[in-house]
Amino acid sequence: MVGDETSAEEATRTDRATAIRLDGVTVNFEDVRALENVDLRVDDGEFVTVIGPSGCGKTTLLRTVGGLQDPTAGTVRVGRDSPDAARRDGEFGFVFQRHALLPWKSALANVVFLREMAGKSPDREAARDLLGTVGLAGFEESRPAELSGGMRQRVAIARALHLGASVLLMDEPFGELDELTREEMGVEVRRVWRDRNKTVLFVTHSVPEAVFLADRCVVMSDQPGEIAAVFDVELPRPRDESVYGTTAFQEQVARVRTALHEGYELR
Ligand SMILES: Nc1ncnc2c1ncn2[C@@H]1O[C@H](COP(=O)(O)OP(=O)(O)OP(=O)(O)O)[C@@H](O)[C@H]1O
Repeated sequence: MVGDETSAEEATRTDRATAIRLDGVTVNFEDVRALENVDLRVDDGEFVTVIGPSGCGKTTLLRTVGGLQDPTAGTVRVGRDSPDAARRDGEFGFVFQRHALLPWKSALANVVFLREMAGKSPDREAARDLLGTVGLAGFEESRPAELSGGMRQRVAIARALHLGASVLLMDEPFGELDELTREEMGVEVRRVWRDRNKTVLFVTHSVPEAVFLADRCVVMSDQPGEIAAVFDVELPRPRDESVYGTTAFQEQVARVRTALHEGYELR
């Protein structure tokens, strides 16, 4: 049930290199089939969102791309590498719903620490710049407990960027934030993505967020997760909060919502 949007997207696809490619990926956990025969291609520098019902395999998809979960069948490629090799090379920046910052370290020390752990030389000035980029200038020495939820997620994003990762794998990073902060963070993430030319695979439960952020939005069906539809999102670039009020945005949200319901009803 891949919509017309997909054919249009294929027709207009540029010659950009492929950053991530999944072919026939199935993932089983004992008697649970989490993913079924997933084919997906993400271009270098593309922002792709993934939405689907709870338990449909979104996190499993992200973990499989990130080399944290082996597929039961099928292949995954990150550039020319296996996910495992790409992970060891520090190609991925993971940003999860729970930011997992070290509570006893300052924002700056948290950003630097992960890079050190990855065996790369930390650069406090670059880390400071990155905190500025995500809107945290002046909070370098604050500890996580002194920051709001949104600010902590900004630290987590700066930390992923400082790793030098080319691919950001984001799993409901704004899931615990209030709606306005989510929208604000969405604008920030798109700005960082554009300025730093990253490839982003972003999982969310929120249809408006999935549409606002995406170049392409992938809708998954209920368990086992299959790709039910893929939408090219034709909204202005760059985007700011004003997009939420436009008819084009509302129409795109309605299309994704319908696909989501159809994917659910398939089971
Ligand atoms: N390590 C595991 N062992 C066993 N089953 C697992 C494991 N990880 C995931 N599953 C199962 O695989 C299915 C997909 O899980 P996954 O977390 O990928 O879904 P999701 O779409 O991310 O869910 P949610 O939206 O609720 O976060 C679920 O049925 C889940 O219980």
